[in-house]
Amino acid sequence: MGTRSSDETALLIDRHENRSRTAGYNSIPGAAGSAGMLTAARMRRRSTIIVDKRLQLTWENIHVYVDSKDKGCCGGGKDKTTPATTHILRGVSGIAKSGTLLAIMGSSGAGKTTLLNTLTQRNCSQFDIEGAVKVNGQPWNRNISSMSAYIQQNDLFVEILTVREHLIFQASLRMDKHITRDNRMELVEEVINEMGLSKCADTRIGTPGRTTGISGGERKRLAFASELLTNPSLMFCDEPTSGLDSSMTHNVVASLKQLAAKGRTVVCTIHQPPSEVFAMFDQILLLAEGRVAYMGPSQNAVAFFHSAGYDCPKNFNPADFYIYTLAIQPGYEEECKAKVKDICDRYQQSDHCTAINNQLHHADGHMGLGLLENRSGGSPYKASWWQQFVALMWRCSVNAIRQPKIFTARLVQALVISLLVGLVYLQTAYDQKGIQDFNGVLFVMIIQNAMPAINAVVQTFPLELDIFKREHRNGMYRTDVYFICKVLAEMPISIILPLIYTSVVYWMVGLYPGWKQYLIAVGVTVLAANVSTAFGYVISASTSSLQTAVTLANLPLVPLILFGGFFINTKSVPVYFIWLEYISWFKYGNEVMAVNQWRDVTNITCSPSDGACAGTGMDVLRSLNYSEDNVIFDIGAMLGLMMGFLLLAFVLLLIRSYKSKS
Ligand SMILES: Nc1ncnc2c1ncn2[C@@H]1O[C@H](COP(=O)(O)OP(=O)(O)OP(=O)(O)O)[C@@H](O)[C@H]1O
Repeated sequence: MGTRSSDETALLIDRHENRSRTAGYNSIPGAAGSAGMLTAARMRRRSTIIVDKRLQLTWENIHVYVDSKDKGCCGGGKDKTTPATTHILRGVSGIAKSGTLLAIMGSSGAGKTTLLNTLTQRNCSQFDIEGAVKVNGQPWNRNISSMSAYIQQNDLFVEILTVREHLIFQASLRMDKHITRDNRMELVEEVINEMGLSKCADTRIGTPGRTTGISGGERKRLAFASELLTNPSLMFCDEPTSGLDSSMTHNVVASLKQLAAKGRTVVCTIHQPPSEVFAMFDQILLLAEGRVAYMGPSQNAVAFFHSAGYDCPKNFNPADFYIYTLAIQPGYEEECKAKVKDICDRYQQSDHCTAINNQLHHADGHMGLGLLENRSGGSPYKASWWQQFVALMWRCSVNAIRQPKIFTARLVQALVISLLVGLVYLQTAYDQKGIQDFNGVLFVMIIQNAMPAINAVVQTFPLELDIFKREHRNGMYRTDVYFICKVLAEMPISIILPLIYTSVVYWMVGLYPGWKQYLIAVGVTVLAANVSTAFGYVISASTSSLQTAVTLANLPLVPLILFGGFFINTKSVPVYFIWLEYISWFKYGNEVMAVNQWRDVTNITCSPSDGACAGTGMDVLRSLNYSEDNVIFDIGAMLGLMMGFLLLAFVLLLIRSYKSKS
């Protein structure tokens, strides 16, 4: 991408503004009206994003071990002599300078990802690491983390947002509190230009293979753009071109090259790039069997391999040649390993290696690139609690509003089922047969509002867990803000649907004809639905698997419904199951509904053929072992269960967020 003139940039921004207004993106709280305040003059001030601080990354004599017997255990592999310990990286040293693009290459299993994880200090909990990683001569610290960006192989986006909306969301949470709204918007537009995303700025991101959206290359550039908002000095990209065709690969690497040209240090891993892409790398690091086979300028690698006795054939892609030469071919393991050892040994004695070692020793003198402040403590979040809340509520609402089919389906379900139930129990008579029917419909009302409520949320966290963990780890928002927003966004639906359902059933069936009783019935079904939703969140937060969540959701419901007071009289519950009664919100809801229905019924028809009759509503309540004295306790218990379930779900989510940081 060439650099646009400032006038061109200003023109582009003007176009963005017009389009944005029609697309409605500036309805985002905190973004409202700000795009409209941009002026071409202001845009002329900055046409490119220049990096604030130049950083030089060095790593020296890195050894990485993993305990193969206990891969999940932190700090495993203490005894390096046992065969159970795998030695993944063996004395890897190197340097990445500001303004350069370094590609880490090697065949599969060479150790590229392990090196990148070691350099970024991520996903290393199961590794035992030796050696030093430094930035401008200083050990990695939180301050350096905040100046670096790690673009992982799998892009994670909220598919329903447009490119511009995604960036505005990122800008509102990843930039310092003191940056004004106008400046954030300005930077978003600038980043869109810089990453060549103008064409698709108002296109929904989508999900490949599921919903239409932007292309694979645009997704990758959007991932870069998201990181660019924090103007990182150090950028790491894991396989940025995987799954892309050669033209998109070229495009993406050109973007990386451009980012480096602005003074950043860019390090990426890459698999067999086409030759014209390979030529774009300033430096390459070839890894083989966990050792360095070559590190230096990409154009000097051919000469090094020639000196080692391996000539790259003419018209052959040099990248393919290096990977092929350093690969361990099945069936020829011993020969290949000997060849790799020979090349790595030669590299260690080469001028390239000596030059790097010399630079590493000078790097401790900070290379004139400035000392880094080592700030510790303070909040890891750039945005305030309220800013996080507003941005997340906005995203949750957009998600819900742009997927009206989901709400419509739930509405239709509620209407159809309520009409069906209404017809089955239509205008039930207040006689001895009607008692069972009334009691049945009261229990059905609780259950039928509970089931959809649980099913609606049970997939919430497994579906969003990856994106939540990444954004939380990036310091975008706190777990409590995310959780509260999720709960609040679902709440209106958990109120509206039971309200509609109960309204239809109540009057069709002919439940107690009084507005007070009707409103209480609505309140109880709404409360029961919300306890169910909270219970759904507990299941949802307890697993990362969608299928497990769905299976687990229905498992505890059977006993809870069984001891809900309808199928078995509360006095007949076996003593060892009484505890289930106490946590069954179906039981509490059913008791309040029954008291509400029967308390004021003074006459129930009794014919001689009926035998023993319940003459009043109070008789019915006595036969069910229900008492109106329990109503306050029942409502309190349901509220308590709801709060308890929400708290438990939050704690489970908190544990997941802590685990993701380790
Ligand atoms: N947690 C682990 N436990 C045991 N072995 C591991 C672990 N992580 C990585 N390895 C091994 O270390 C070696 C290097 O893995 P790494 O993922 O870094 O390779 P890579 O070069 O990135 O491969 P690819 O290109 O296929 O992703 C591989 O042999 C791998 O099996």
